[in-house]
Amino acid sequence: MTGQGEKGVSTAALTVRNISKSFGAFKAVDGVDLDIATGEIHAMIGPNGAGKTTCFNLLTGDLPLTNGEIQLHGKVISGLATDVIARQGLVRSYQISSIFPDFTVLNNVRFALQQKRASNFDFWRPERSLNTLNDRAMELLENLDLDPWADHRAGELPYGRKRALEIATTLALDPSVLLLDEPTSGMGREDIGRVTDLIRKVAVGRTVLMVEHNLSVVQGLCDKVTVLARGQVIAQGTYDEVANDARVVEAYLGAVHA
Ligand SMILES: Nc1ncnc2c1ncn2[C@@H]1O[C@H](COP(=O)(O)OP(=O)(O)OP(=O)(O)O)[C@@H](O)[C@H]1O
Repeated sequence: MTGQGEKGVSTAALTVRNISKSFGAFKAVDGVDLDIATGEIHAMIGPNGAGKTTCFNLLTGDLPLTNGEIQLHGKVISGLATDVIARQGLVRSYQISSIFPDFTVLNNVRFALQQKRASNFDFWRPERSLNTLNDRAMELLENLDLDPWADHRAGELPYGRKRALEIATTLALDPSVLLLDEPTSGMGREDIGRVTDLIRKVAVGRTVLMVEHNLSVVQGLCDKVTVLARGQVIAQGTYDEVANDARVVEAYLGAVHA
């Protein structure tokens, strides 16, 4: 996926205009704009309750917008169902609970590939394509260094490897824009290093938007950062730009002292 428009004109991967989400009288997301260039690794950060998860839910169609518009590669996707948005290329890496613990690692990826195939209406294809499926599943596992685990039950994987499997099953859907939900949460230093390398690897040829609490991961990995506080964007730019922004410091310190 290149994010090129029909006439070869480069488009933004994701353009978000003035999106809002209210729960009753409470505005969890309040007029957020985002411009994410094709190929960028972009972090969304902010203190607890800032509206990051709600933003993700709006992008994927898991929650309906109260206001605003979302475009994927220049096409409006707001208002579409989650599976339609996923088929258009915006896919979220779900939490470990989406992995089938009793399936082998290989079968988890095969299952994800079959889902992609079913959504392309070519699930009736004969044996030849089943071999292609196996080849593609092994290729994905090798890419994520999971091939030694192929025949193990997914439930037996160590935590960091489970997160890698979760990314593998997401990549099976071949997203052009990959949303990652706190990919390093709950990990020790070694797994954080591995998953960071993995994200860098899978980001080649794709656009990545991630919610991440670990700021050194954000600093080392992300091209651009959007900082949310109380549902609003308070800063956007490179990590160094936003880290030195007085509103960002205040939002984080305010959250710590609240
Ligand atoms: N379904 C809901 N109904 C009512 N309020 C909600 C709902 N979902 C989220 N909220 C509120 O919206 C605000 C933003 O929540 P959200 O989960 O998006 O924040 P976050 O930035 O992802 O936080 P965290 O970093 O703690 O995960 C919070 O105050 C939360 O309590």
